[in-house]
Amino acid sequence: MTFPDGTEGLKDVDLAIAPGEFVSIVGPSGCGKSTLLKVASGLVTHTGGKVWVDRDQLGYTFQDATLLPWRKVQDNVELLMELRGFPPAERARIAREKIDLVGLTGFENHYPQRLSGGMKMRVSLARSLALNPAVFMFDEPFGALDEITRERLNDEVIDLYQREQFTGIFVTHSIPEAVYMSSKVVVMSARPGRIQEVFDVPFAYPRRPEMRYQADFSELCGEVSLSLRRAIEG
Ligand SMILES: Nc1ncnc2c1ncn2[C@@H]1O[C@H](COP(=O)(O)OP(=O)(O)OP(=O)(O)O)[C@@H](O)[C@H]1O
Repeated sequence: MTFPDGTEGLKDVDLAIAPGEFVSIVGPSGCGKSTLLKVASGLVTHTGGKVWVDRDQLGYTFQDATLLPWRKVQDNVELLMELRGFPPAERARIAREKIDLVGLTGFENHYPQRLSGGMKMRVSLARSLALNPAVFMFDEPFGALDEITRERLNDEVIDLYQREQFTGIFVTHSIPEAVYMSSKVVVMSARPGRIQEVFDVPFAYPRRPEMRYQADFSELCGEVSLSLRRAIEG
């Protein structure tokens, strides 16, 4: 991916993600993680190479929740279905179901400004879940949240992943978050982003919070961290 001003965003990226995997992507700041998601999702058109992604049912959450402030929670969750032409009764029913799934039942009539950061992210997740994504891309969705909220949302996303059985691609700056959530962790090199190393995460789902304090978890985090350090140092 080369941008119009000549900046090389990605180069020689070779990555296969199988259906049902949950893959996290870590890498130095500015290495092209968001660009990789944008290329994969079709938000930007790549300038070379080939991309195969089933985009029929694609979910995407961004670094901030991107809610419409003048719409209540229910109406924000209905937005994508509205754009796709779902009949009103059906989209209202699906929205209620997904609001329940993310634990926000009772907040349907609240406007975003009355919600905490974590609740806004849950609304954003519910909005994407409404379209039953087969592939769900997350661009560092919890970076702005406090640690406890972030860890709780990690558990909730993993719970959703297991229930809804989507393929997850999750960009994060946090190595423990990447290892905790994923079946694979991909380390990218500094820009132009390449795939530096792929780690298989051997722990079974569902993941349990205690896992974060186990020796084998810390060991794997250490290995990913060293790889990231090599990526930064070039
Ligand atoms: N439209 C654009 N035109 C030119 N350069 C761009 C454009 N979009 C992104 N870039 C550059 O491409 C590189 C990769 O950007 P990207 O946002 O994908 O990085 P990232 O790894 O997600 O960063 P971060 O971890 O800081 O969020 C950066 O150096 C960025 O400045």
